[in-house]
Amino acid sequence: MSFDLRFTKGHGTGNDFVLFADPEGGTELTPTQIAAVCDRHFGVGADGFIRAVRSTKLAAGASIVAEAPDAVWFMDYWNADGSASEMCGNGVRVFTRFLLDQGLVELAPGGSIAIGTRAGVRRVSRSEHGFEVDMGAWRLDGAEPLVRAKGLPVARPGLGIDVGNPHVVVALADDDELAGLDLGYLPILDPAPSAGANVEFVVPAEPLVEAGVGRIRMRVHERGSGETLSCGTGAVASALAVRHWAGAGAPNDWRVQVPGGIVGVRMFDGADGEHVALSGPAELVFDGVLALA
Ligand SMILES: N[C@@H](CCC[C@H](N)C(=O)O)C(=O)O
Repeated sequence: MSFDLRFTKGHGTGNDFVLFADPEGGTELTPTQIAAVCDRHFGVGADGFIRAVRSTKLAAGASIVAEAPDAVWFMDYWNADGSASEMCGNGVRVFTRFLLDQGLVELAPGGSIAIGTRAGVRRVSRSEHGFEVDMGAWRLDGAEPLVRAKGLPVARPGLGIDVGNPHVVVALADDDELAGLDLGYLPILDPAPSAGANVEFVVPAEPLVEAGVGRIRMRVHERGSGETLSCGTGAVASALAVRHWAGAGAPNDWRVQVPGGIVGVRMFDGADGEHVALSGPAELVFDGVLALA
């Protein structure tokens, strides 16, 4: 059956998405259709695909509504290759901008809205240059795989971090090493995590900490999407990893420079342990209609 997909294109620091509203949940695209929409040559082109659906209309939304009855909208997130992911940090900001633009939610000054995701409820508020998302609790997942990447002469140790979705963070020596990576090729992890991982490569700025704020540069190879200009959950995982390596006295405020811009990461005490928040811009670029077969 063919149909017209009314979509909006948006991005957060160059991490781009096709978004569409399916309030009643009647229009679930197949992974093949999602990959076709995200194709940069034959489709709209995007790193990810996001469907806005009422939480009550999805099986995955039942636990969301039980946890937060105000989480009316669910971010149904898919990677460019048509695989589903639990969470997208840049995506959830752009999703919030999209819901506001569509008149589906209101966000009062100083208030927040709750969004359902496969990783649980995320609260989004306005920040100085866009939105801030409470990404919830995080954990070292215990993995320390060796990472091989094209452009790196030898394998490097990675640190596994779960921020709702899986990440492996690798420290590099300097900007030359970071620039020399060819992330068009999939980094090889040994041992390989069963569900795959997003892989971030990080370099400390000089000095690492300025005016109490930690500063790092990052590039990423995203699971299911390849190299992207930014990854919000990846920036969060990278700041957490560098703070972990830096040890006692390292700051809880970080700026992460990615190829598409800068995002902020802030660690703070939550009711259920330490939380981490991500802030950054969220832009909507154009609307369109795509005939889907
Ligand atoms: N770009 C996103 C992460 C998207 C999902 C990721 N590729 C995965 O498979 O977990 C972000 O901004 O966090």
